[in-house]
Amino acid sequence: MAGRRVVVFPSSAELGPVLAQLVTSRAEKAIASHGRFTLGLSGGSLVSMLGKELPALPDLDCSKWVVGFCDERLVPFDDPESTYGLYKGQLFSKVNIPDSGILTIDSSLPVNECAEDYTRKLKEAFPDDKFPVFDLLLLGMGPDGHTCSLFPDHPLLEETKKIVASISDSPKPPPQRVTMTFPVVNSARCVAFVSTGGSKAPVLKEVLEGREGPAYPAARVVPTNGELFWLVDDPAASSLTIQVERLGSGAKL
Ligand SMILES: O=C(O)[C@H](O)[C@@H](O)[C@H](O)[C@H](O)COP(=O)(O)O
Repeated sequence: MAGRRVVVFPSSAELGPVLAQLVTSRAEKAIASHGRFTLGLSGGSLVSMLGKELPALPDLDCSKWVVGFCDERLVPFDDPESTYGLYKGQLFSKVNIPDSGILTIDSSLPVNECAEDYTRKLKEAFPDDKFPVFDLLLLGMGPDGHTCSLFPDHPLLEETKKIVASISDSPKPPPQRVTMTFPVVNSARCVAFVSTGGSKAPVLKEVLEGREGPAYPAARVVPTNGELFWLVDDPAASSLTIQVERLGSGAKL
């Protein structure tokens, strides 16, 4: 790992612009080095944050972006629970990512076939990689320490071969989902968690500072050769005792 950076902002108002800067700087670097920018998105509060910050950037050009989903809920795209549906309304409709560059699940399939179909789409998009190497993955963390749809104590945490797995017993509804596996997450060139709000404080402390008992899924995100950022706000960071960086909205990562 290139080193973990824990960066604390007064609130999500200051965090948002820095997240957008991280996205565009890694996009620029990726396009200069290999002609495209591969980005993995997660749901939760990231949707509205990215939907607010990215379209507001002057001269944002997403024509060379390829976007996938770190996890997705198996519901139709017009269901309010669909992560793709939320991004379509709040981000994809406002920026110029080509439709062919948005890798979605086929929500009409049964969950196992849906995972196989999404695996095939990722393999096609990353033909040279054993596990797809995304330029940037944006992750959230639930108050139970889950990330993607990798939940505490679930057998999927031990998956070592599959790129994408199905889950039909998600403790957080909806129960049927597909998720990238740890081998994919930890192959990324850069991973950034965004975690805000006081409800995250106890779990964030255990994820970043260690705990007795099995590590939370979010703590198992340790990119083998990539960067790892934890972008958090003051309420989420309120229980931390480790050293952190404190930045404001103009910072560059
Ligand atoms: O699929 C889901 O049920 C959500 O997307 C979930 O995994 C979310 O990403 C985390 O709970 C973090 O949520 P916040 O970003 O709102 O903190």
